[in-house]
Amino acid sequence: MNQEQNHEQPMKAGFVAVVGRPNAGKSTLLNHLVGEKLAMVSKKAQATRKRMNIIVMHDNAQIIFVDTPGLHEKEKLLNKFMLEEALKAIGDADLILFIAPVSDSTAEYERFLKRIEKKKTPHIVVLSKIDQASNEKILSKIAEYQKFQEHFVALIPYSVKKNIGREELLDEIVKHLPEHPWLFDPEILTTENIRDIYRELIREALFEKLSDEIPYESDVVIDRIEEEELIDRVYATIVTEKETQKRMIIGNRAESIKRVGAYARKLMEEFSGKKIYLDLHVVVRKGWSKNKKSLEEIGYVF
Ligand SMILES: Nc1nc2c(ncn2[C@@H]2O[C@H](COP(=O)(O)OP(=O)(O)OP(=O)(O)O)[C@@H](O)[C@H]2O)c(=O)[nH]1
Repeated sequence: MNQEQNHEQPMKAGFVAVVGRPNAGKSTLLNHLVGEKLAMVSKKAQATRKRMNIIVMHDNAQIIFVDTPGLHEKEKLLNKFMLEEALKAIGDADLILFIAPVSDSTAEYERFLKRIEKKKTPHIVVLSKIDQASNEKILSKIAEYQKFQEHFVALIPYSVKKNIGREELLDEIVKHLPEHPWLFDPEILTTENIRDIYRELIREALFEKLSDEIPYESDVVIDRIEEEELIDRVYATIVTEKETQKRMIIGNRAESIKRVGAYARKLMEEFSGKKIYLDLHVVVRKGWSKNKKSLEEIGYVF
């Protein structure tokens, strides 16, 4: 992270919303831009539930990414909440990144254009996962998007796997941010966000280690963190809908919860560079995903 202010360039700061269908590669892209493991990456759709601000310093700009879930509608309150969050992020943002996997048709993008018709917010199309396509295919996809070129400010081919597009994308983002003093002190960025980050990492471990056994209705609450120089002690609770889910998470002779805990600790240690003591509990709270109040209690901000 470049934390030195360069006095020749104007200071910039702004909000960037990242949107795209579930599994488009939004979290993976954010992790790649940050260079550290911050956003949650999961093979499961809709894993990114809550907005989380991720800050990247580039040149003299402070880019604040708002991690948003996929743009789509479902009946459950949790999903309704996710959609509202995505739209809210667009409203607040100075710039939008639309993540378009190279294998997708332009249909999703056309729907996105309809949604943002009245807003003046500029957007960049990021053609993601280009390592999965031939050069020919990439070029023909770019040609398809050219039809919409009066709408976007740039189209950038990207691959996290082959490390393509990072600098181009960051440079392009900075061009579209307003001149503004930094909104966060770079020195305190990570410590302020540590609670959210640990929570995301435990959630990532849940999705990763329990694969399909565990539905999206569970979530993680950080009860307490005791920070010391060499060790962080983290006390967290996994909230589930049903007794059966709780039993699945704990597993036979607590094997599943141990796997989740061990993996979460590994991710947290990688991130913090400290030893982690993790105390993980599972509780049942019936109907929480339908219950707004309970959502608020466990940390969602409406
Ligand atoms: N080959 C390849 N796979 C990628 C790339 N970027 C992301 N993926 C894969 O695409 C899948 C989805 O990535 P995520 O980052 O979880 O997608 P997302 O858009 O955040 O998904 P939601 O949280 O469900 O909205 C994962 O299996 C990633 O490993 C890439 O550049 N190349």
